[in-house]
This record gives sequence, structure tokens and C-alpha cells, in this order.
Amino acid sequence: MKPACVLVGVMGAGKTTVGELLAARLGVGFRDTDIDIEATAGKPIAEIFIDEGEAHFRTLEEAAVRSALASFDGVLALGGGAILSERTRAALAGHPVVFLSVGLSDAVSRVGLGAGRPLLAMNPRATLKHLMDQRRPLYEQVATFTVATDGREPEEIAAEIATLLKP
Ligand SMILES: Nc1ncnc2c1ncn2[C@@H]1O[C@H](COP(=O)(O)OP(=O)(O)O)[C@@H](O)[C@H]1O
Ligand SMILES: O=C(O)C1=C[C@@H](OP(=O)(O)O)[C@@H](O)[C@H](O)C1
Ligand SMILES: [Mg+2]
Repeated sequence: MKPACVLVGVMGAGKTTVGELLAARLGVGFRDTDIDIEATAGKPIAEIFIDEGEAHFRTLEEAAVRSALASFDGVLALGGGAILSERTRAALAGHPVVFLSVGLSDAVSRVGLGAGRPLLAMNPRATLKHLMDQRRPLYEQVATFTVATDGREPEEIAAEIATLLKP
């Protein structure tokens, strides 16, 4: 079993929002590894970061991605940092991966004050800029397609991805 599409990109790129719309459009299920991790841990991501730290979250995330890639055939949204794992990047090879790209100002306005995203608890703009610069090469490395999202509606983005995925 293989996901129909895997969405990657920085926080605020719209992976969760566009992923749900794309799944509805394709008539398949939607899964988000952040939700799977919260179910496994029995608490919200922000609490995992506080109680166990980011490294533990990354371990849970790697397992959640591995499991979803092996057992799910719908649209899969990853958390923004999932591609930091070299094993995860290798596991994404051969899957249809869409990198949702976003510029700093749209990303900042979308995530607001970063509620629910522990990495953005302090200085969301500077943190997002740093994470974007650091991770962009990794998103590009795993991407089959790159879709720009600045100034575009989620439905329009989902429609473009559905067209790209057509055989
Ligand atoms: N293309 C878009 N245009 C405007 N707002 C968007 C767009 N995509 C997502 N959003 C909004 O931005 C916020 C973050 O989106 P989300 O899907 O959670 O991003 P991600 O999962 O990539 O972090 C949400 O409030 C969502 O409604
Ligand atoms: O970029 C990151 O490191 C993270 C992104 C979040 O997911 P979204 O990209 O869906 O916001 C979530 O996994 C966690 O807060 C860490
Ligand atoms: Mg998300």
C-alpha cells in the first residue's frame, strides 16, 4: 500500500488544510502524522515537547511516518520537520511527494502567534525564516512536484495537485 500523495513543507505551508481538500477531491482518506503522534503519545504536540523534548518527538515522528507510508493509501500530510530525518527522506523515495512552498510573509500571517506549534513559541517570524532557510534544500530533495502557495486559496492549490497527480 502506498499513499496517493505525501505533502511536505514548512509550518504554515498549508499541508493539513490543502491535504484535507485534496483527499476529498480524490475521494480518498486523509491522514496527518501530527495527529497520529498525538494519538500515540496521548497528548498534544506542545506537551510532548515540554515533557519529553524535541528529540523524543522526532523519534515518534519517524515511526509515525514509516507506519503511514507502509499502510495508508490516501493523502498524507507530514509535520514540517519530518524531513530532518535522513531515514524518512530515504523512505520517501518512490512516493509522489508534493512540496508546498510558501514565502515568509504568507507563512507568518498563516501561523499567527504559533499556537500549538512549540517551535514558534518565541519570535515566530525569525524562527520561521531560519527553519525555511535550513530546510528548503531538504524539501526540494524529496519533492516530486513543487507547488507555490503564496496568495492562493487552498482549493486552487488542491486542484493543481490533483492535476499533477493524474497519470
Ligand atoms: N493557501 C492558504 N491561504 C491562506 N491561508 C491558508 C492557506 N493554507 C493554509 N492556510 C491557513 O494557515 C494556517 C496553517 O495551515 P496548516 O494547514 O495547518 O499548515 P501546515 O499543516 O502546513 O502547518 C491555517 O489556519 C490555515 O487555515
Ligand atoms: O516544523 C516543525 O518542526 C513542526 C511542525 C508541526 O507541523 P506543521 O508543519 O503541520 O505545523 C509539528 O509537527 C511540530 O510542531 C513541529
Ligand atoms: Mg499540519
